[in-house]
Amino acid sequence: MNLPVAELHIHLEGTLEPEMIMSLADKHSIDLPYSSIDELRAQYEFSNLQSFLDLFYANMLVLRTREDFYEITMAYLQRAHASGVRHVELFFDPQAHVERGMDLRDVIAGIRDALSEAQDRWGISHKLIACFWRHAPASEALELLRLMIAQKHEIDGIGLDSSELGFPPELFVEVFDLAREHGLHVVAHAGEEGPADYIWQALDLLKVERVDHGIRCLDDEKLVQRLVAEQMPLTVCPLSNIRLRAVDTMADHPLPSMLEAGLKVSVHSDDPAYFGGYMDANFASLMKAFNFSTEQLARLARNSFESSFIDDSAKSERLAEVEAWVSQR
Ligand SMILES: Nc1ncnc2[nH]cnc12
Ligand SMILES: [Zn+2]
Repeated sequence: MNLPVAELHIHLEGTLEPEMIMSLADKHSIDLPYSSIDELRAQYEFSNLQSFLDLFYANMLVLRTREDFYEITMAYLQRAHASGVRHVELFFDPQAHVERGMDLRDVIAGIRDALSEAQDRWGISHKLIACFWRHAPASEALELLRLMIAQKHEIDGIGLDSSELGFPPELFVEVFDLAREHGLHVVAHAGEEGPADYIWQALDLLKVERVDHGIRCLDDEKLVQRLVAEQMPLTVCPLSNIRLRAVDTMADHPLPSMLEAGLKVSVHSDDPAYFGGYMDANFASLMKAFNFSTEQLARLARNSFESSFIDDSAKSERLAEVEAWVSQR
C-alpha cells in the first residue's frame, strides 16, 4: 500500500522479536525459562493487558548494553521503513532498564545512534519519549525525571504506560507538571482498559497533548464531544486491542466509528513483536475488515502527521507525501 504515515505509539521493548530474545540471552549467558523459540512463542496468548505485561517485562531483561539498544532500535527502524513509516515517536520504559542496573545514558545513546542512522539512511525523522510506569510509585518517576533533566538526557517528551486499572492519571500530576515546565512534550496511555474518567484526568490534570489508545472515550458522549472539539489526537492500536481483548474481533473495532465521529484518530502498532505485526500488518487487518476508501486511509495518514511533534515545515512536507500518495491511487 505504501501509505506514508507517522508511527506515534510504539514501545521499543515491544519490538523485541523472539529470535532477538534468544540471541541476546545467548550472548549474555542468560538462562531463559524456554528452550526454543517455539516454546517462547507459545506464551504469546494474552487474556488482558496484565497478562501481556508480565511476559513483556520478563523478556526485556535480555537488553543489557548500549549495543543491544542500538541493535533492537535499528531492527525496528528497518521494519518501519519497509512499512511506510516516515516519522517515528519512539517510547521506551526507563524504569525497566535502570532497575537492573543499566546507566540510562547508555540506553539513550544506543537508541539515539540508531535513530540518527535511520534519519541519514532512509530520511525517517524521530522523537524519543520516556514512558513512566503507572504501577510504580509516582515518587520513583519524579526522581528519575529529575535525574534525566539534571543530566540533560536527550528526550523529547514523557508518557505514562503499564497496568492501567487502579492507577489513575491523577497520581502523576507532579511528574507531568515538572515535564511541562522543562518544555517536554506530554502524552499518556488512557482509556485502553481503564474508564473514560482516566481520559478526563489525562486531559485536565496531566494536560496531555495526545491520548494513547483512548478507545474507551466512546463510553462517554460528553468526552467524545470534547475530544472532537479540541481535535485531541488518539493513537489507536487495532491489533493490540484485539490481542489484549479490549475489543473482540477486528470487525468490532471502533476505529471506523471514531473516524466517522470526527475524532482525530491514527493507526499505530504498540508492541508489534507481540501482537502480530507492524504498521503494515495493522493496516492489512483493518483493510480486510473494513475495506477503507482512499479518503479514509488518507485521513488516517494526515492525522498521524498532524498529531506528531515534528515542526511545521517538516509536517507540511510529510502531508505533501500523503497527497502525492492519494494522487497516485
Ligand atoms: N499496550 C500497552 N499498555 C500499557 N502499557 C504498555 N507498555 C507496553 N505496551 C503497553
Ligand atoms: Zn502502548
